[in-house]
Amino acid sequence: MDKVIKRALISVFHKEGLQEILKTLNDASVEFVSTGGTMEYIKSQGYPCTSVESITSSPEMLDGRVKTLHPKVFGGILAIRENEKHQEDVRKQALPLIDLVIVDLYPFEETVANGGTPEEIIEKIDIGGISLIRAAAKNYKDVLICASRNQYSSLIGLLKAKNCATSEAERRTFAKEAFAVSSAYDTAIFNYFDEDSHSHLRIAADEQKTLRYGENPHQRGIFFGDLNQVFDKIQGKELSYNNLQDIEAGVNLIDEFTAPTFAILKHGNACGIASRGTILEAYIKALEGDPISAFGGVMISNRPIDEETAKEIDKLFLEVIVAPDYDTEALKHLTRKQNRIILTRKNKDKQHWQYKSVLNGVLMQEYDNATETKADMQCVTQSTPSEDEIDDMIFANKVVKHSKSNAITLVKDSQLIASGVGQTSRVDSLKQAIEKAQGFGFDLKGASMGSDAFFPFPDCVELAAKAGITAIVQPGGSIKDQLSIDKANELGVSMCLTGVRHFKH
Ligand SMILES: NC(=O)c1ncn([C@@H]2O[C@H](COP(=O)(O)O)[C@@H](O)[C@H]2O)c1NC=O
Repeated sequence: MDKVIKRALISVFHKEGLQEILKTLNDASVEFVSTGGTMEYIKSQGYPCTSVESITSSPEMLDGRVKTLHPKVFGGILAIRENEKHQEDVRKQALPLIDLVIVDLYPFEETVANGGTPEEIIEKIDIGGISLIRAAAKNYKDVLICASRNQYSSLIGLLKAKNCATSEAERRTFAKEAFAVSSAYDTAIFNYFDEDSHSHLRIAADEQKTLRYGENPHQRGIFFGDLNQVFDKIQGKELSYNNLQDIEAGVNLIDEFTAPTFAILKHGNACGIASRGTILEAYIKALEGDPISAFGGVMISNRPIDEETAKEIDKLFLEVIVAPDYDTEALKHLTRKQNRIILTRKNKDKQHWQYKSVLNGVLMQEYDNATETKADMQCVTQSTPSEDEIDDMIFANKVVKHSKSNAITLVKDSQLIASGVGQTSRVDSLKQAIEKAQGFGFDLKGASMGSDAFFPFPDCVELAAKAGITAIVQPGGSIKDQLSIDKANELGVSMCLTGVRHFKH
């Protein structure tokens, strides 16, 4: 049977947004009980309100650290209405029964994010509010809990539907949401205290989105997070599980480059990427790298898309395009196909840690943020690379870092001309790359090659030289490095070691 709300305890940090709730409750003759600031607000809206202090006969103290923490308040929330013994206590202690609790907690996370001082942050750990939430949610059979201002609109809908009467099932749903709020709140506090040691893994994501499916249609998939913080979506179908993975790979890759650069990704690997003086030229050269794989790919640019580039892109079937911006004329072309997902990147902040579930646990590691520059290219051969070759080695090394292991990249004139990715042996990756480059008509003479890890044998150097490659960059670190260096010297190839391995699985 529905229960009718007679008394509501309201204690909220953000007062705005309460008006309609107050009016709805007041129209149903609900009595308001409230703490200092919230009570002032309720009265300012023209409604009568009982102070918590008058119920507890105890003043708010310790700068607000203690307001609602009192047996009279918690007894009034936690008493089970159908329990005779509880009701006896209610009568003896004159506990005012509370049927609805509305809380909006101190903004702990925002205070941390806004660079609050340690003292300010500690003071934003809500104690009374979180206790009210837990108590009301525990007693959901009798009490309705609204645990955040984010739930005000659902609350209004519920209150209006039956003139402030609610069913047990409805209260249970709100209780579930309340525990989502309280657990996320405590997780944020824990993560703040645990910032340096990472002694436990606690993740809380308020936003979640059920995806159409997971990696394949027979797998369910959910994304936890808020994409609106990262992109504005201009148009297109829902992002899929695989789109999200490719976008993550693309964003990480494109951020390595400062010159106008365009990349096309498939299954987490770049099938084309190039830097040029304009984004149009960069797109044309990126596509040229592997026009077959580009079909249905994820495209990403580090410059706004102009009309000419959009016209070229429009000729191709693509899943997603991500850019910092789009000219109005460009959008006219790109939006012609309505399924095409068009995203504007609005925030370049990235997470520091990445996670992956394995077996019965979760792996956590820092993102691979090492980017090698010219200073890291230690030449170990008699032949030294030209300036152009050094530029291409740096380019090849950036792309190989973002390609799945074992990975080899072949680059000429700031254009990826082929790669070999995801092979179980490095030599197979190289063979794949050479074959691809030749298949698309590229001349490998003078090309540079990147490898995500060392060469265990000199066979890769031999194959590369035979194909015309003249400069190789690799991390080194094999006990047999010297064999590869000797082979490079013998064949007149220059080789640089970076000392940094870039496996990616
Ligand atoms: N200490 C307490 O007993 C206590 N009870 C409720 N609060 C919080 O105080 C805030 C409302 O205070 P006021 O109505 O005075 O503006 C709410 O964010 C509520 O979560 C408390 N503050 C912190 O714990």
